[in-house]
Amino acid sequence: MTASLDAFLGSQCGSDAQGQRLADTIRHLSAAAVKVRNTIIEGGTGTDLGGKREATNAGGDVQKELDVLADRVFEEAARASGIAFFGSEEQDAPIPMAAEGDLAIAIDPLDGSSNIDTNVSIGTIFSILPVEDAHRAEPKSVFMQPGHRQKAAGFFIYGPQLLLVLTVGNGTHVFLFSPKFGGFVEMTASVAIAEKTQEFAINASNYRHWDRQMRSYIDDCLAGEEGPREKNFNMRWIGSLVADCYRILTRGGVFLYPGDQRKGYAKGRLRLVYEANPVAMVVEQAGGSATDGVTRILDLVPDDLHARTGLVFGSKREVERVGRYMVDPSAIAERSPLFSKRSLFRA
Ligand SMILES: O=P(O)(O)OC[C@H]1O[C@](O)(COP(=O)(O)O)[C@@H](O)[C@@H]1O
Ligand SMILES: [Mg+2]
Ligand SMILES: [Mg+2]
Repeated sequence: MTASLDAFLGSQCGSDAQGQRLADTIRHLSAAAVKVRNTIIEGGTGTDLGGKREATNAGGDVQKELDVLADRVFEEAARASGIAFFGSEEQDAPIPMAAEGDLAIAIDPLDGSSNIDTNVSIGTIFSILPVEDAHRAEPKSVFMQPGHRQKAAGFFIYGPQLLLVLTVGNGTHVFLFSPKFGGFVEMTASVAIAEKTQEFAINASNYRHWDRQMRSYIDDCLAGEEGPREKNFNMRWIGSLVADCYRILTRGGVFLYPGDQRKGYAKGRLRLVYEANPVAMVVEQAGGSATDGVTRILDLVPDDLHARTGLVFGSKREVERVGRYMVDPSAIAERSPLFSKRSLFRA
């Protein structure tokens, strides 16, 4: 007998009133994801989903048709689920919703916007936070809670399959949308990320903008068997956080989007509240780690709904190793000057 998302939510979200509202909210988000996925399947019939709009969002990214469309669909779902506040990548300020609501949603309605046109997996990332009375006077403050306060987090992937990766604080679970079944069914009951890895994910075109520590880490991976790591590494970069994260949940790996020297990139590209926090909760619940390079993501206190953070996550041992490079690269390996000369990027 296949376990449905509905049954899972009924048994895992708690039997108190807030638990039931949490389950209901995730049901509404799931229905919204099916709508977005149907729109994607329809593709360019009528609208160019990857078409650029005039506007930019709060992060300065040019909005595409699908960014805005997905934002509307999820805003509607949030309203229907009776939450108190909705904070979206695509909107400057949080939107107050039900006055009596005790939950808030932070959302990246469409993750991987640069891949819309290319038929590569894209997704939606969400974080569900508790709302207390103190938050009501200043809606922004609800999103300033550290990630370890999240009640639930996850993401949908619009790829070859429509998947929901979800945690309600009791492991990480994967659900598959089955048209035959008419809903989401459990595909993986408890995800476990391999502790060690030989695969990294980073946008290497930014090499020249990274600091010395980040370059050293990547140099040592690239040096392979002859380098201080004494093993060969593979590299993958999809450019959709949801898809890179799912690969790491499936077969291990480490993802890195560090801060760099480019204007506006001091804290990287990814957003703490609706990208890094939900991914970090999913990853930790699957036995992995997530940091900004040094500090645990879930302990960072956001200072804005759209705050950015460096992000390193994945196989625990590798994330710890990256942290050691950040603090003191010279302590990692007795590196002869030869290794830095061997870097492919410096050749
Ligand atoms: O284009 P870059 O610099 O490699 O950045 C890729 C990253 O940016 C993102 O697309 C940012 O998310 P949005 O598409 O929601 O803005 C991530 O999904 C991805 O990991
Ligand atoms: Mg995103
Ligand atoms: Mg987005």
